[in-house]
Amino acid sequence: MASKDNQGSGAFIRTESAFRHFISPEPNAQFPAEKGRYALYISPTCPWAHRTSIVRILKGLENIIDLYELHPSMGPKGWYFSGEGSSLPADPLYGFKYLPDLYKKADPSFTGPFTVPMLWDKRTHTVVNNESSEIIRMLTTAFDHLLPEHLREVNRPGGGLYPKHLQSSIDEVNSWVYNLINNGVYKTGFATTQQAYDANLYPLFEGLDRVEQLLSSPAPSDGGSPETKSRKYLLGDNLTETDVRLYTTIIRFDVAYRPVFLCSLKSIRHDYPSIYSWLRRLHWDQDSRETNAAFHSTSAPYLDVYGPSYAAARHKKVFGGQGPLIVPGGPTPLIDQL
Ligand SMILES: N[C@@H](CCC(=O)N[C@@H](CS)C(=O)NCC(=O)O)C(=O)O
Repeated sequence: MASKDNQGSGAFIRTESAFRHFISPEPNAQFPAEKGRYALYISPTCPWAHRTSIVRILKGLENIIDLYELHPSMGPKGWYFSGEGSSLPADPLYGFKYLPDLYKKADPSFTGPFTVPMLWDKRTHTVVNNESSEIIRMLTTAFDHLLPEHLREVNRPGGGLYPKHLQSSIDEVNSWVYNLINNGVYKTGFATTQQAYDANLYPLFEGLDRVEQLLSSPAPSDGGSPETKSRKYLLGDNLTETDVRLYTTIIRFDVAYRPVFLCSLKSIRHDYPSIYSWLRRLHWDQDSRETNAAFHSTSAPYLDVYGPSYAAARHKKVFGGQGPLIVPGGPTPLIDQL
């Protein structure tokens, strides 16, 4: 996973993403939104990549942006195409076997980290962007003029995934959810000293407590009505990008972060009833027009792969690949029905 040298403290420090261009709806932009021009490279186990594959489906962009899936675990040379399961046998554009080859094609001087998700421009043969939080914003708004009316942001329930009236609340919640939870599980699981582990484990669960409290409070639109027990989504009655960004961490929690990354104080299923019901509603929703099965179709096939792939990642990162690799079993079931 993308990280810097921890300067001896045992702390995991995430590296800033390197490619930060934006796709724009303007036809004369450097990267204009066009059908068939861009490709998303992902691994289905990566939570940052998972954000982008969810939003691609939520927005109905399957015929506009290609999706190229790599093997669920990294190999010695990084992410690669294996032809196993849903991984493509090789890069469909240039026949490469390894993701780093694409980065090198875009910029021969780039030395990594070679991360997923990565958004590629087929026209100019370069990386547009490799920062998931920015990729999902582009997918949310830049292609709307190519989409049917009901999929455009202005016509979605509540004004879309990042509506103007909620932007400051979304940014505020995203910020602490990222620090304490999305990145918190990595800071806990990749700590190489007891001190660094302790310093991140407790804040992670304070973050989860805060989400539990948020989800069990009435939606702002209820005006605090005592009859309403909880809100449907993190920001109220409608799905926003904050739900997407939290979902990809929570769906991995009991099956991977808790057993493999030692995020062991509590589990989602036994200790966080509001988070677990929010998670199951999103995960099992296969028919609503609001989600278009985006959550289920991008996680159900991989639930049993998260544990082994995170076990391999931690084994490599924390133990340098030395010693036996043990993959914990369970939990059973991997997720409960609604
Ligand atoms: N900030 C990036 C982080 C992406 C990231 O760390 N991806 C990991 C996989 S979960 C990766 O590709 N790591 C490759 C490496 O470290 O070599 C984002 O949100 O897009």
